[in-house]
Amino acid sequence: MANLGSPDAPVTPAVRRYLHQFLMDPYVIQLPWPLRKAIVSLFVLPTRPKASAEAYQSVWMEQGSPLIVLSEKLKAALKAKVDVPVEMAMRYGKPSIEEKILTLTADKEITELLYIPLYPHFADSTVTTSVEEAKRVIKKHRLDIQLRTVEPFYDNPDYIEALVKSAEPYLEQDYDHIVFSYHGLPESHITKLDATGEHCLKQQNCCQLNKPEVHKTCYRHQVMRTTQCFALQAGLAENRYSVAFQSRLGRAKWLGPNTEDRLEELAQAGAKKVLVICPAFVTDCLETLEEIAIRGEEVFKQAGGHSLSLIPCMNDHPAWVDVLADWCQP
Ligand SMILES: C=CC1=C(C)c2cc3[nH]c(cc4nc(cc5[nH]c(cc1n2)c(C)c5CCC(=O)O)C(CCC(=O)O)=C4C)c(C)c3C=C
Ligand SMILES: [Fe+2]
Repeated sequence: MANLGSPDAPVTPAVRRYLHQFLMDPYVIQLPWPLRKAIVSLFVLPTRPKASAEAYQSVWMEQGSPLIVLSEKLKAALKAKVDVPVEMAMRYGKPSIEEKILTLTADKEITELLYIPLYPHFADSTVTTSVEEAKRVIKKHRLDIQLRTVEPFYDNPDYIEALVKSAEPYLEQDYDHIVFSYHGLPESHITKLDATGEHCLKQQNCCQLNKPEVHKTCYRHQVMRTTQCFALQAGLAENRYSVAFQSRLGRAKWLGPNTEDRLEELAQAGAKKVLVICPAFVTDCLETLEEIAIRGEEVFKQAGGHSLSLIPCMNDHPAWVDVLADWCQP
């Protein structure tokens, strides 16, 4: 399994190293190298590492970054269920994809690698970069193994069922509204993958149209489908949920509406208790525990709301571990 990764420690130098590796990835900031380097060096690295380090400090666990600790717990739970070797790697920071592929393939009997990028929805900045890194490692070390990659699973019925099951204790509570808050993406990351050049984000309802060839790489379509499948499975009434996008960076045009704006609007419209679920992440991380549960709650309360509850990610929920174990079947 491959997840995103975190800094080694919640301190400015470690966060700077992490952000440098992350943001210099051409799949993440999709600009030519000189421009990317200039933006990262001049606009991001001078200030963001300190602010991000403080944010990490507010959620850091005794054993480390929540994303790493919870990913390791997921690995341990899956290991206990299947009789094949299991490893958890990180695209940025440690343990690297290279380290973990080499650990697994040190056993010469291994001929096939099942690779699970831990992202339900397709994006070049998450799925493609993880898969390309695995391919690079296999080529570099001339490994004689077959790579079998699990495709984005945004509407896989077993995944949806596990997601709903993991959210059930929260759905049973009293609430006014649920916000499905997905990690944002610059709109250009989506439109550049639309080979027709005339579909994605060119009309209001593009994500609802039957266009499987473009929707295979359309993050927005896929998050809308996850929401729709979840709502259907959980029996949510249409006026009780909405979709928003969090974690913007820089000046590009990002997908909207913005989660904080949506929370403000809901409070101003009289919502007192909101739930927020973040299905773009399978493990809790900085973006859920700090951006939503801490800062999002502040925004909601300042606008007149009473409480915001973050629905935890699936993490090592048994229903999710069962789904992964099923995918591990040859
Ligand atoms: C151009 C910048 C970014 C894109 C595009 C992007 C896409 C993207 N990211 C995730 C998942 C995660 N991102 C996380 C943190 C994070 N993301 C960005 C920037 C982009 N992400 C930054 C700069 C950071 C670092 C923290 C910060 O300074 O704000 C995390 C959390 C990592 C952790 O350690 O907990 C996750 C997870 C997805 C799914 C995605 C595209 C859909
Ligand atoms: Fe991100």
